[in-house]
Amino acid sequence: MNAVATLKQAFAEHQAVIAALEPLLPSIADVAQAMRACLAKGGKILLFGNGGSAADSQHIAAEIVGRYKKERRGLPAIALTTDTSILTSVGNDYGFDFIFSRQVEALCLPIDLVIGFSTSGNSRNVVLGIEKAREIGAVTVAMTGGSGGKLASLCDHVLTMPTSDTPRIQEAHILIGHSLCDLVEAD
Ligand SMILES: O=C(CO)[C@@H](O)[C@H](O)[C@H](O)[C@H](O)COP(=O)(O)O
Ligand SMILES: [Zn+2]
Repeated sequence: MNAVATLKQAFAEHQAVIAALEPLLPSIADVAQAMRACLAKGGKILLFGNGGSAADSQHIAAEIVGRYKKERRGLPAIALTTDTSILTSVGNDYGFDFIFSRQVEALCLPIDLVIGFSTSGNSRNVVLGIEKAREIGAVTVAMTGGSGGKLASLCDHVLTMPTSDTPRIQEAHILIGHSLCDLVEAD
């Protein structure tokens, strides 16, 4: 194994994906505006995904509830990936497919905004969570990659990363997540 060559390739792939995000900037700005509008009318942000995307959901919820860069009041956001009692009871009693949709049913209001992260766009539990949010009438956002999968056909706002490589999609997702936090707390 040539470690430096492997690293060079990953870094080059990352840079190419980030450079190719330029056409998405207006759509990212639209999502930020939708988040600001949701929070301004007393709504909350719900986020979920599997694996690295669960971590992304938690990371962005923490920036919103705590702070990104600026001193301001705490804003409401919940990652639906963290409560092991809910995740294990719903997973055990109803099935893993329902771990997010059940929480959306319990917590989501029509004034809320729901972000589903799935690099494939096809994780069943994420798709069902977004379908439930649509049923309730919340604003829905897909953070996805590749072809966008089923998620892309369901959401009001769709941010599809220009690659099918899962880690590179996740790296682009977190850049966008941070950028959304920046715009959410801007004056
Ligand atoms: O972080 C990674 C891979 O980089 C993994 O944990 C990855 O998130 C998991 O395999 C997920 O289950 C993939 O699901 P999805 O992104 O296709 O919805
Ligand atoms: Zn990962």
